[in-house]
Amino acid sequence: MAGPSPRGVLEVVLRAPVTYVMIQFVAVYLLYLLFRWLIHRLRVWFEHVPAISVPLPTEAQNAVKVDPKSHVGDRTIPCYDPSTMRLLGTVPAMNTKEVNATVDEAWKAAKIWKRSTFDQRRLLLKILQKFTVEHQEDICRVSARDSGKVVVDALFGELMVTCEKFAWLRSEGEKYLRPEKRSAGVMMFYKSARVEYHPVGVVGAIIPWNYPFHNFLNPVSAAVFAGNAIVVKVSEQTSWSSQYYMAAVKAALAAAGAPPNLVQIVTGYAEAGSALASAKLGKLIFVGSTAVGKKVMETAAKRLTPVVLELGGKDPVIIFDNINIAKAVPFALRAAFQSCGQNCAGGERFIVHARIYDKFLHMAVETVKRMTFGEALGSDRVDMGAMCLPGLAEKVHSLVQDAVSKGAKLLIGGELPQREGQFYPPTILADVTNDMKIWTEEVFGPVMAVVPFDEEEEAVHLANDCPFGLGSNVFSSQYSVARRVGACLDAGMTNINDFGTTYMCQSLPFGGIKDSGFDRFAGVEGLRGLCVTKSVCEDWWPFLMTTNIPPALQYPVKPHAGAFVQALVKMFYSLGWKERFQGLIEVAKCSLSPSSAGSSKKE
Ligand SMILES: NC(=O)c1ccc[n+]([C@@H]2O[C@H](COP(=O)([O-])OP(=O)(O)OC[C@H]3O[C@@H](n4cnc5c(N)ncnc54)[C@H](O)[C@@H]3O)[C@@H](O)[C@H]2O)c1
Repeated sequence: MAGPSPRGVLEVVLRAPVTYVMIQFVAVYLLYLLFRWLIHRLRVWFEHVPAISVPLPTEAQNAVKVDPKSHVGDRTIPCYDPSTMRLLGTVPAMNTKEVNATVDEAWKAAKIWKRSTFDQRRLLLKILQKFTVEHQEDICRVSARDSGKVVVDALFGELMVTCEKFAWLRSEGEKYLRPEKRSAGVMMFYKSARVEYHPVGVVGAIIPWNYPFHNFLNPVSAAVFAGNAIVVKVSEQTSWSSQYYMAAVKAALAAAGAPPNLVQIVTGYAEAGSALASAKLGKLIFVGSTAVGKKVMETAAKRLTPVVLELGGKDPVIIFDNINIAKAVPFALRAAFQSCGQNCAGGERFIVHARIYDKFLHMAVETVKRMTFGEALGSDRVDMGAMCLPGLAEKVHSLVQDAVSKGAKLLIGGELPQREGQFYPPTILADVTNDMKIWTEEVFGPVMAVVPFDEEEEAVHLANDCPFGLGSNVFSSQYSVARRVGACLDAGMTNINDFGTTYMCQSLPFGGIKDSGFDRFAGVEGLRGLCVTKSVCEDWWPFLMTTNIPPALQYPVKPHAGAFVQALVKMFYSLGWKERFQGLIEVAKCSLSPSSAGSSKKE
């Protein structure tokens, strides 16, 4: 006799009153979830985002000229405009005791903030984002005044990326900080495993001067979003602007109801940086030169503080002959001269296919001829401003002179201007070779060093022939070639047919290899890096199955304890089903063995 058809069974099940009740229950639950989601979205959309206002920093009246080198080690830092060398104001150079007191306050704030909700953290970032968008001009003019760069370079190189960071953290940050399910494996099949991301407490950040707004807000936004407090040692070169940015963050903290000492700055010279590196911190982010990075790591090692090192770079830009050269040259010039070349991930070595080498150089030189440089906030519009670090223009010049003395062709620039201010002109050097200092040393200035190549392998070899490994760029109209070459480059980041995109995409980690440092900051990895990664394991169905220490392994252990564990290994990990089954029998035998019945008597 034929049994009921599957369809018949389904109909019976569907018509059963219990099924009806269950479907209703599930539908009501789903409606409830939808309703909750809608309410949440509406609340977020219509949330009032307070506007904050911060007075612009005042500039010293009748400002005197500053000789920056004569003040290193003083208890106050004279802040000056590198275009005019005129004093802007002074800030205190903090000592170790003051730095430690700042860190203590941060720990108090961290205890409160770690309990904050993601909505609170998002509100804080929303306030900062609103301030940034509404005060673009002010933020960038303050950066220009203090660091010497032109306003467009500040807008392009620091403000845009900071806004992108706020936006990414608000929209995706929570997703990556929520507990993440993991598989429990073979033997732990009855367990539920997950990773939880808890705040580390207080993050320390020691930052350089090249992008004062971005360098500050970048670690601040990620640290507070991950539930931490943060103390930032700002650069002695840009402490004037940092005070304005700090004031904005303070106002945002107050408006968001966050503890006032959640974010603090430390001003000072190396002593203050070293004090921060020695302090009790959950994590230390160092962004700066390779030489100082090594010292910072040594200091942090005394407390075993985990460190992220974001150090120097000397990025290659490989340009193949099949590229639209009129499109590639503007990229190359921006990579070399953005912010006077003071970019960790700027282009320093241009490796150009021999077939387009002359044309590339000609087009680049013709454009540079039309470029102007001078006071960023002066009466004339200029393309490039001043260099922020005292003595950097002279260092750049000595690298150019060394290259020229060894046979490089100076096509344009390359002269130390005889004028007030820390300036260096946009410079192009052709036929650079690897015996020149400029081939291996970070320039951090407006110099485009160009070399030709014939074969793909040669381009890769030239690019990798470098102690640094931060970013890299490949231009080829054949994406497969660009991808293949990119994959061979020793670098933490590769932009294909573009420049700076890995810096703009905030979901991506930022960082390098070799002398460019290690670990990552920014992106998912950087955000999670500001957390204690905690593994948690618990029972899936505690009412069905939990772990019991098998009698054979209970102290004092039984003589067949070893055999029992071996049988378990055989049962779970043998490659064949037959062996696994044998393992099961052996486990059963061991379990039924008289000596496993809980007796402590040794056989
Ligand atoms: N990889 C990146 O993300 C990145 C970004 C920007 C700049 N940089 C690098 O930064 C460098 C330029 O910046 P810089 O001149 O400010 O670098 P730097 O290493 O001289 O100084 C960086 C910071 O470290 C502090 N410091 C100095 N000595 C210290 C010590 N002994 N202990 C602790 N802190 C100390 C400084 O006061 C400053 O705040 C370049 O090499 C550039 O490539 C890297």
